[in-house]
Amino acid sequence: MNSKKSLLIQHLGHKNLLKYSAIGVIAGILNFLFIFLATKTIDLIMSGSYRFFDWRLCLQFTGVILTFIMVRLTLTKSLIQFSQSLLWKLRKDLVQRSLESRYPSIKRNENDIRTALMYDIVLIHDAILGLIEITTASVITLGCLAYLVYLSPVIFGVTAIASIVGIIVHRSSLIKNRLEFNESHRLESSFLSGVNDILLGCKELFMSKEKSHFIFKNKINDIGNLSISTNNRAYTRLINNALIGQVLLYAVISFVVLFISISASISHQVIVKSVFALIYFLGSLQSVVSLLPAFSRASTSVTKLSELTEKLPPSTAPEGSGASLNIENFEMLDIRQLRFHYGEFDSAFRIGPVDLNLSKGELVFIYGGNGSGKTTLINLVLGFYKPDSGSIKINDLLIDNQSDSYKSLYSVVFADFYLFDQILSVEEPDLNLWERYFQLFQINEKVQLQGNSYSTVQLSTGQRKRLALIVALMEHKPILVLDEWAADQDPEFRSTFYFLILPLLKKEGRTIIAITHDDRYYDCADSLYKMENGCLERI
Ligand SMILES: Nc1ncnc2c1ncn2[C@@H]1O[C@H](COP(=O)(O)OP(=O)(O)OP(=O)(O)O)[C@@H](O)[C@H]1O
Repeated sequence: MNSKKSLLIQHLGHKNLLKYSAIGVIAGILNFLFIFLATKTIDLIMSGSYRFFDWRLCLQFTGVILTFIMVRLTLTKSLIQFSQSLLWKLRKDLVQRSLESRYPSIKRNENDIRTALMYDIVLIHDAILGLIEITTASVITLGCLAYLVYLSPVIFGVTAIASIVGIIVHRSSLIKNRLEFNESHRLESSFLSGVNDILLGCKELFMSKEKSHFIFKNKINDIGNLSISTNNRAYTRLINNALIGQVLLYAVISFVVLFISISASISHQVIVKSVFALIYFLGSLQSVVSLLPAFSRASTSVTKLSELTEKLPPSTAPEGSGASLNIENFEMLDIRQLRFHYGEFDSAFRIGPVDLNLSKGELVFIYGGNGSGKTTLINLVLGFYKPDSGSIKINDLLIDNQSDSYKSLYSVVFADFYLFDQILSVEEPDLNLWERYFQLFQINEKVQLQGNSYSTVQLSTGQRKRLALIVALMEHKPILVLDEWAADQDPEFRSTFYFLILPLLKKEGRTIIAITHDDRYYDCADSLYKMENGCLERI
């Protein structure tokens, strides 16, 4: 409940929350004033006092209706604006939070982030729109109850007892409902994960009807069936509660007209006005009840969203010594006794202790068998993971590998790189240099720059990797890291890369760490390291 309140207050602000609540209350009061006017007129009709058209009453009706329209329009407009900005604020905040969070947290919560962006935040938005109805209906409900106290304490008493029974019934199923909506949320998340698998693996699935049937059955169909039955249970419970509420009020109305009207000393006018107020009460209660499913689901989503936000802590790397790091003056990277292990288990893969020394302009090759830990080491050096122990120094300055200034030393082409369709790091590209690199990497006839975007990224795997390396080079960072970059290049270009391009980059003063299996070209390196079982050995 607190998280829901704070979510509203945090995004709406106390002032706006007060303003919207006040408008909602005014809309409810106006609604209630209308009931009051209508019952007053019925009273006049029944007592025989209303025989001629009454201008004063007509003006009162018109005034209430027009003011209600104005207030309601203001409230609707404000809430639509608020829900829209909330939708986008929540989305932007979550994306921003993910961008600022540490890599392992993002990877661990990848699917939850997707679910929150595409499902939870939309549910919260939809529920906020229902606030208009809920606020207005709640005020009418309270107004009707107050009116009943004024009309007849006996009828109010009977209504209050029925309302308390209704509330108890509703609350008793609240926990079950919460569990069901939690399960429904989990299923929705699995569904989105399945869809993601299908879209990413669409080539493999396109080739095999069996695989595609299997994944459809397990990740879509079965989850869909489970979701249907869970939601059926949850909604039926809510609707049944609503039905019990309705039936209780019907019982109250029947009791009032059949028993109270004859047994207690209450006038017929009061009975008619009370029934009128009860019917209105029933109507507003129905509005509240019809919105309850949306609120229950949004409530689960708010909880999930705050849990997710806690699982994405901002990477709080103390800049400390990193703050005084001038990447232009990079001279040396000195890694000593670096250790790291994945996860909690003893069997988890371990790195280290690793020593690695790299001077400006040096070309280092690292090789080793599959699973020996090359990529893990590189990711550790790049700051994806925090080391368990050991030190990293830049120019004799002890550095935290999580700090932004340290990370800005590197340009990387990962083995599983992602090629964006535009330059992200430079606003005004140096066109001559881009052209030079396009020619050097022999893709000048395939790609050109159009403003800040590439004319195409629909290239072969090898060509995409060439473009990715050009992008990395254009960042002009002191250290270039390549993870099996040449693996996808044809033999001719591979030779060009090792014998022409790498020496040229060295001449430009680039410092390079390259993971490679190309043993024919190991001689090109200034230093050669072998990775085995998580340990690095200089050859
Ligand atoms: N995120 C992870 N969580 C737990 N273990 C991991 C994770 N990533 C990799 N590993 C484990 O770490 C070990 C080393 O993997 P790594 O990718 O570093 O090897 P590699 O030398 O780069 O292999 P390859 O040449 O096949 O790319 C593997 O046994 C793998 O199971």
